[in-house]
Amino acid sequence: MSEADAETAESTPGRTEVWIEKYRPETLDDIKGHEDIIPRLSQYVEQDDLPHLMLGGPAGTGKTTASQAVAREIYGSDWRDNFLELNASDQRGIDVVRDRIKNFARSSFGGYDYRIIFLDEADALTSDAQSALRRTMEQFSHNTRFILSCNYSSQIIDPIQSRCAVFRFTELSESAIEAQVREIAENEDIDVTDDGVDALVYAAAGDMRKAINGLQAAAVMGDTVDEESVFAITATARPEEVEQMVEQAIDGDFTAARSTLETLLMDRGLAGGDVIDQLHRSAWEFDLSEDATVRLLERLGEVDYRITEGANERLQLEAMLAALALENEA
Ligand SMILES: Nc1ncnc2c1ncn2[C@@H]1O[C@H](COP(=O)(O)OP(=O)(O)OP(=O)(O)O)[C@@H](O)[C@H]1O
Repeated sequence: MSEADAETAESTPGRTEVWIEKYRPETLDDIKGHEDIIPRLSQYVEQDDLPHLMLGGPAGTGKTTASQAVAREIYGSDWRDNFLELNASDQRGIDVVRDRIKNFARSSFGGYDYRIIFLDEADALTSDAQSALRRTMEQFSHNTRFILSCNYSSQIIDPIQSRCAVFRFTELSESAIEAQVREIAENEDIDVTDDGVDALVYAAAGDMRKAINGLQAAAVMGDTVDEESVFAITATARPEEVEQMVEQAIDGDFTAARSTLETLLMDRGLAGGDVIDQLHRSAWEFDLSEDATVRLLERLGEVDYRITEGANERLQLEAMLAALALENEA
């Protein structure tokens, strides 16, 4: 369980079970979305011919889930004995990871030709550590299959990539997230309004873990999950509020835009990076001329870069709004 998942478990009084675990699909067929990937994974299982895999893509899209489902389908109820889950960024270092891989690959096999090692966050390894991992993969490839999971596949060295079948998980579609949210709500007997579902899908931005955690957290707040409770719990602003802030700036009313920004940061609890993300996602949906949208995106790019480099978030966002307001006067 990740830290974020554990947090949700703790902050969910009376409901000890974490829904992302309770509703983690057990079979490949139950995984939502990824229609281009799932049949190919199923084929490996059917043909009993699993190569090393590299699963790249954003958080909460099903990389771990798909890997566990492959193991369940290959080993049935023995899957836990034949599937080792490790985190590559284990703070104790790559040597500990390698020792665990070696012990697992050397211990006795319950009648299977190979076991699976799932290595999460493989992109957190330095290239030297990846070279060491590559040698370990070669050493045990006769009886071990590796599944490497990473957010950025470009961070994985070529000699590892070339030994793996590479799959790129994308952000999940709105319909995939909606389907899972509705399924869980029905199972848990939770009343979710249509605008509540839309808000969960919006706040999740393609991340199923976020959607499910949002649903569980909002469900604790009351009998009905609606737009209001979702936006309150997920530190997400309503798209209209973000749009309003940009429009106020573009209309030259810097004071109003600044005050809307203040509301987003203080009342809604958004971080500067969240505001940038939301602006970026919605930029083309605002009622702005193409020229104004292009200028907004240009400024967003700059601010995003500066914030990533450690600049003061609020100052950068205010400067962006000021620049948009000044353009109106020019
Ligand atoms: N495609 C999906 N269909 C149904 N549920 C999903 C899907 N993807 C994720 N989930 C849900 O979200 C939870 C987290 O997903 P998972 O651990 O597979 O993400 P991940 O891609 O491995 O993320 P990370 O990169 O953070 O490790 C799962 O327990 C499951 O409940």
